[in-house]
Amino acid sequence: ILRGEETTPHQRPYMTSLQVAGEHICGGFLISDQWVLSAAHCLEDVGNETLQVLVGAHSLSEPERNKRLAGVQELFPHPNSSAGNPHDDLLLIQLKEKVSINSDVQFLAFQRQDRDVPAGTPCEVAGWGIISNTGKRPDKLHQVELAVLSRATCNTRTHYDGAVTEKLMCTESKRKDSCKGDSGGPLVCNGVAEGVVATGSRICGNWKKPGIYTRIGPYVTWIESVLAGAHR
Ligand SMILES: NCc1cccc(Nc2n[nH]c3ncnc(Nc4cccc(O)c4)c23)c1
Repeated sequence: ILRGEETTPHQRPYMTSLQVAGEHICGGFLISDQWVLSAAHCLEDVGNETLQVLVGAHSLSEPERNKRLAGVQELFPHPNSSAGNPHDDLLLIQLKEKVSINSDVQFLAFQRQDRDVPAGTPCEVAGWGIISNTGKRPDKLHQVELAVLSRATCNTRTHYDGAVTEKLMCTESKRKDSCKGDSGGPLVCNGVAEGVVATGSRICGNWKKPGIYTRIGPYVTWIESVLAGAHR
């Protein structure tokens, strides 16, 4: 998160840190007591190592009352996701056990209607991604408020030149922005998850390369089918 602020501890109890060998690699968020939604591209950093999901955390390093490292039962990247492809960049993670819900561990509602968030709407994104262009990694959760940018503006030649489809959305990125390590986290507008941080151009904080988010509304049928079809 560039040019945001430290979150008030445990004010975003749906936030998870995807970890490999104890290291934060991506964001994600609880959509139920056993399921996390994140970005498929996050798996590119995993290889054949063990992925774990940290819930209930504010600090990545300090002991906290409701902090738990959950194991992964099964991974469900969107079937049309692929490396280098910005589309369908979603990942559903089934946890090995149901997490106990408490003041620091909650799930977040996601938008079920396939309808664009109006341009200018203030949304928030949080994460443990880098907080400076030099790559400084925070120990504590950070957040920033970003306004939705119209797809028309996001698709101009100086921006993404038509690459932003109706299943993607953009936010302004003038200085304040999501960045490396925030991928997979939720874009929250009016208390509802409307999008998931996509890597897009990888560039952060440059107004000509707005932040790109995978809209959740168009994927509700897929999400419901995975949750219904999985076992255990
Ligand atoms: N807001 C867009 C966005 C969302 C999520 C991730 C990303 N960036 C990145 N995703 N993956 C990456 N691997 C290497 N470098 C990266 N960005 C980077 C690193 C240092 C300085 C800087 O200005 C940008 C990224 C960018």
